[in-house]
Amino acid sequence: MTQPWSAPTASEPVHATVAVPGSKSITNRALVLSALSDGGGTLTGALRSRDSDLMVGALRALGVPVEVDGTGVRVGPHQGLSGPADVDCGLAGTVMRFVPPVAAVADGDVAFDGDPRARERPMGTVLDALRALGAVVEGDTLPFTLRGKGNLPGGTVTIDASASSQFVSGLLLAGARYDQGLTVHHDGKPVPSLPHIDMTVAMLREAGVEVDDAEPNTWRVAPGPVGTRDWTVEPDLSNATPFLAAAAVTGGSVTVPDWPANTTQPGDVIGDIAARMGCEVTRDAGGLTVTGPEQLTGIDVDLHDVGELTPTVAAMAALAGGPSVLRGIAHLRGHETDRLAALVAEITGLGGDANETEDGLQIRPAPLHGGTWHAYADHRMATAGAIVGLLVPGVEVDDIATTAKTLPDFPAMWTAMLRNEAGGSR
Ligand SMILES: O=C(O)C1=C[C@@H](OP(=O)(O)O)[C@@H](O)[C@H](O)C1
Ligand SMILES: C=C(OP(=O)(O)O)C(=O)O
Repeated sequence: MTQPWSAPTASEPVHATVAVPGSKSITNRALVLSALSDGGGTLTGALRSRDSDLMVGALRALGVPVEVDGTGVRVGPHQGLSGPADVDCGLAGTVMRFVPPVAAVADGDVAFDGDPRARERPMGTVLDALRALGAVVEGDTLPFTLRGKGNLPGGTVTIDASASSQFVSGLLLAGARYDQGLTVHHDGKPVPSLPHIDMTVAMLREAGVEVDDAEPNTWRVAPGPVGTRDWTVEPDLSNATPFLAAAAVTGGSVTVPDWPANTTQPGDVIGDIAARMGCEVTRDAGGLTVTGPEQLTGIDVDLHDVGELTPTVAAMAALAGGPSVLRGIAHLRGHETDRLAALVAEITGLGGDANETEDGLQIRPAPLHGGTWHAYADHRMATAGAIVGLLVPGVEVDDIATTAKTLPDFPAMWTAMLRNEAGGSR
């Protein structure tokens, strides 16, 4: 357990430019695709964080040479994936859901484990799918072992991906390396985080893999090689959201440079959300700028596609002048922590007014006071506490170090932002 972190209050509106490091989701997909390519690949602007380090560790464990130099990564060619290997997933959804479909074509046993909370995150769908496609798997949650034979027949599988889009993404990323390729049908309540599946499909196509996603809830990946590429990683737009929220809640102005004009990252939606809450939002060559109003308004918003943004939006809502309803996010109960329960506990713990609904949160304006904001080993809960602390004196985040999951420099970047120094580095 780290020392409690006294969240700095903003004595005046925050004005800053904050460059954020590379996207977790793009970095970990680019690493997987490079490992599946006969010629390897390179990444520029890669994220360096616990989740990306765990992905690098997983691929190395499978025999893939990976050299990391700052934000540059070189994945070397190799003679095939092999076990025996131990893979530590930490708490990374992208590692626990993307690597097993890769390990299914490794030769040898691959044992997976992770943090205590990771053992509770939903995994059965991926493991059952791999079994249906011909793999031998022991276990249904972490820890589990895949007994790889060097190839997988592949074919068609029907899954219920309503708990996580990562079930679909993980299978699709590796599907081209299965003997018959792969067809995934989803049957169940709507799949969350569809932009993340669009990201997977787009990156597969960039790597020369044929993917057919014309039919809703069905994805077909043709068997074949994965191309060797140089991947340039966009800034992580979800990690940008706490900094933009700092402008929104203090009536200041924050710019995130290098904001992509077109992107599959769900974080892009923060512009629309901030605008609906009363901010002025501009996009130009300088990046995306959010300028906050005197007082944010509440919002009624469906975050099903962009659930990752919920802790930031909930923090903004807790500081808004009117009530908010956040919908479509029941699946957040299976994230790093049960995010719906955690947000209600922390907001009400500071005197706020919030409750869970079946599929989300209701948050009403109420005066907040200082106190401990628990992070629950969840990077986005920790950053949500930092946002609240800007306006509420005496907020202490119990474990700010957990931001290292995707943004190890968060505390320094936050302080630099408040001092109006150029924060972050790419
Ligand atoms: O594929 C990805 O990179 C991700 C997909 C989403 O997962 P869920 O569909 O489980 O929400 C998202 O929340 C997560 O942070 C990253
Ligand atoms: C849900 C998240 O992460 P993971 O990739 O571990 O699922 C997240 O980063 O908000």
